[in-house]
Order: sequence, then structure tokens, then C-alpha cells
Amino acid sequence: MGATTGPLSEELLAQLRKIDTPTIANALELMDIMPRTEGFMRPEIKSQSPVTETYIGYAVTGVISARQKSPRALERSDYYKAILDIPSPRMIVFHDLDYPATVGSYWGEIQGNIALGLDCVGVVTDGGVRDLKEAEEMGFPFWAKEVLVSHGYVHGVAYNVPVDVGGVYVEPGDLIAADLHGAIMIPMDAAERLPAAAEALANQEDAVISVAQSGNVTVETLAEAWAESARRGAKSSY
Ligand SMILES: O=C([O-])CC(=O)C(=O)O
Ligand SMILES: [Mg+2]
Repeated sequence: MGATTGPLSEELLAQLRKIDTPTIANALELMDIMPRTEGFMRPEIKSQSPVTETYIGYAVTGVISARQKSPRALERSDYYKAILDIPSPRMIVFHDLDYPATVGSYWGEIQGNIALGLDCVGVVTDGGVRDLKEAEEMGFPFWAKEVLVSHGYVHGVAYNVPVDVGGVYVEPGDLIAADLHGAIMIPMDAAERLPAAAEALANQEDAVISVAQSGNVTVETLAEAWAESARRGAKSSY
């Protein structure tokens, strides 16, 4: 992967890659900057590749369709230029205009290789993907609503425009994290605070987990564990 050209340092990106998406969601809760029910993609946007780490990238956004040929289909070079307009590392975030009845995959071995060559780390789409074995082998993960057999008449409709994917409004350049659980947007001004928040969370969770593992699990010890977790800063979901 080439050097990052975006607003966040390579050190910070490396720290963020160590945090899984549930912890990112919890850390954002701790900051209390948006409702707990927002900012992450609906579960239909699933990991279709066996990933074991968190992938982080600035969003290259786009709208595609495969239902029919279009005289207004964009050129392949428009797509490559759109990628290069976004700092690296990049995460492709595509809305499929045919959603929810998606028919053709933009994604496969060829597109994955091209995107990887252009410093993209993966794709998140409410459309489909294919060539799953090859994607795994090349290390270019797919997060997608479904797996499709055909590419139909797939073509680009627009690049680097705001898109809604999985219920999240994504603008070009937004910071996206994805792992085996799914995908979440990290508000740019929260990124810097995330590693410390994740550490604070681990400390809060440890107050409960250590009691659960202590061999002395009672209503009373659990109540005290949750109280200790709250003293360490945990916010209740109740
Ligand atoms: O053919 C397509 O458009 C998608 C695909 O399978 C590939 O990129 O290999
Ligand atoms: Mg293919």
C-alpha cells in the first residue's frame, strides 16, 4: 500500500486498524456525538470475504447500475480519476441504483485487482459481488448486500457524489471502517480520540468480564462489577 495522502497520520490509521467495528461503535457512543442507532450500515451490508482485521479507508463513492445499457454510462477512466481524487488508503463505497433488486455485479477479480493497484483496501456496496475465491486470494475484501453470478449491463452512473449505502449517508472522503461485523463511518473529528476511547472501553468492560471469569459470579458480585464499570466511565444502554 502506498503512503497515506489523507488528513490522518499513518500512525493513527495503524491504531484504528487494530480496533474492531463493535468497539468503534461503542467508542463513538462514549463520545456522545450522535444517536447510538446511527452511523453504521444495516446488517444487509455483510462481509463476503473472510476478513480477520479492520480495514480503514477514505470513501471513493459511486453509483452504478446493471439493469440495462445506458447511453450515459461513464467511462472507465472517469472511475479511475475519481479514485485518484480521494486520498489513500481508499475504500470504495458504491450504491447500486438497482437496489434492492440488484442484478449485476460491478465487483470481481478484475475490478478488485484494479482497485487494489490504485491503493483501495476494499469495497462496501449495497449491490452484489462475485469472484469470491479470487477476491480472497488477492486480499481485496468485499462487503456487499449479496453475491451475484452475472455482471449484467453494469456501468458507472456517477462517481464521488454523496451516496446512501446501508442507511449511512457517505460523502467522498469520509472515513469508513469495515471488518467481519460490517461497516461503520468514523466522523473525521472523532478519529483522533478513538484509540483512547477504545482503551477506556476495554478497562470498563474488564470490570465486568473479570468478575464473570472469577469463579465467584453472584447477583451481588455482578451488581458491584457493573457499578465499578460505571465508575470507570461506562455509559448504560438501559
Ligand atoms: O466483470 C465484471 O464487471 C465484474 C467482474 O467479474 C470482475 O471484475 O472480474
Ligand atoms: Mg470476473
